Amino acid sequence: MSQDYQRQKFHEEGLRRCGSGCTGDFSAYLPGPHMHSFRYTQGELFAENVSLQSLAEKHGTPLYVYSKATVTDHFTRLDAALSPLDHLICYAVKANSNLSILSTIAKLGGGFDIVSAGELYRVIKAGGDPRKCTFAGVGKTRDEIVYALEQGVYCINAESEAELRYINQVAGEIGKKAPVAVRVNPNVDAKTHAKITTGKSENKFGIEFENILEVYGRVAAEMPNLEIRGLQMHIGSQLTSVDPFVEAVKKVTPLVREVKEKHGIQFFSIGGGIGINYKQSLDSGDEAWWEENSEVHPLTVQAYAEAVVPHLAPLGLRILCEPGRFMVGNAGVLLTKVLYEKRGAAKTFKIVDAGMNDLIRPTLYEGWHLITPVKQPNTDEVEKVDVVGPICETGDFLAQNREIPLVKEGDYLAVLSAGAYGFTMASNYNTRPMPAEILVDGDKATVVRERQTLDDVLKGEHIA
Ligand SMILES: Cc1ncc(COP(=O)(O)O)c(C=O)c1O
Ligand SMILES: N[C@@H](CCCC[NH3+])C(=O)O
Repeated sequence: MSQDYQRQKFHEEGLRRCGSGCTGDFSAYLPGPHMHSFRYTQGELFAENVSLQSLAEKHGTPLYVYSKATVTDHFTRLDAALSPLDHLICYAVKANSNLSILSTIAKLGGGFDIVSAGELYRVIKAGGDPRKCTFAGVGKTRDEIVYALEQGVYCINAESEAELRYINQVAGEIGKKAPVAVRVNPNVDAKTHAKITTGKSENKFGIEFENILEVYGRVAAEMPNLEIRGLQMHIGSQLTSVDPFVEAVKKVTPLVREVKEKHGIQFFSIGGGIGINYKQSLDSGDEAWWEENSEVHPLTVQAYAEAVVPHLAPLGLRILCEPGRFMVGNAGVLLTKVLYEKRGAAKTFKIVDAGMNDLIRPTLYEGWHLITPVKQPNTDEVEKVDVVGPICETGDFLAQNREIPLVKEGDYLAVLSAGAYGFTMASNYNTRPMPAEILVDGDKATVVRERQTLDDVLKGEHIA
């Protein structure tokens, strides 16, 4: 099936189906042989058509495994939902920057939201087009600005007047005109975790709503090396209701109109932030279950688009959207092995070989990830445990006080919804090598990043 045909099919199907739990794993609706991305078949967990047990045995753990079909599905679904608008999806690279993920999105026609020269370098290596890249972030350095301008990014989204002045200076020095947008901080509560709320005035992001017009005025009057190209906002991550999006869009669109009238902008970027359902990340394979549980997470792509599109369409501008987590979150799992069991007076611990250095979300944001055995045990019994890693930190856990099926030493567990902000936030803490990453596409599993060796970890270090 050609990619164009497949995409077209998704447009039709996407619009029809995206009411039924769009932020979960939707590959059930993918035409062709990939029926469900992560599901049990005869008691064993599969990613598309590949057994996760076999991947864990072959490549070792901790191991990140991604489903290409899920990424494709999510991209296409959002693309379809936004189709009433002249739009561009700029995938937020920070969520998962593996070259194969970026290449998949580039081939679907996606652009990218980058936050460093390194991310732009990755996009280019993966075959992405810099002319579809927006460059976010509060602290861009001279080298990064020069690199972005030389590569011809679509827009640099500035977050302060000082930054605008600096971009103007650097652009002048290298004989370029820099395309810029200003990020507005609308002071809207995204009602998400405090650490990932970005659109309140106490957050470091963007310029206050009230000052935006004056800033654009000064850019036009005093910064000749800047070309005003758009306006951007991003109020936070893992939003599970459309209300804050609507509030922000309603508040900012009159401003967008004014900026458009006075400065002739091309685009308005509504940022990312579409939340995923961490509790629904495993496909039960049971349609009725999906229907029943779709209410658990009210934010579907359809609901999102239906709520924001009517406010955006009349602007007559190109609309950019910067999803990260939505695109890849439920497309990835982290596989880990149970090393030991420890039964203490207060708790039972399952000590696994993945730690907070591999997946920091549970301890950093109290992030809840579904944890399930790769091979289902022959019993329905569950036990309440803490799933903890080998790191020397009390906060090194993947789950606390969690009822999970009975697993024993040597068994593998899958930590679901680990495709976003999993590997990209991993570190070498405790001198632990970074895990390998696998991309599954139908029957095929490719190592898309090798596990680090200890020599890799020590590379560049010298004894004085
Ligand atoms: C500027 C910007 N755009 C997009 C995103 C992507 O957010 P999410 O992964 O929640 O879609 C982020 C991260 O929150 C961001 O900072
Ligand atoms: N890293 C966060 C999301 C932050 C988004 C970056 N702006 C998470 O894992 O949920």
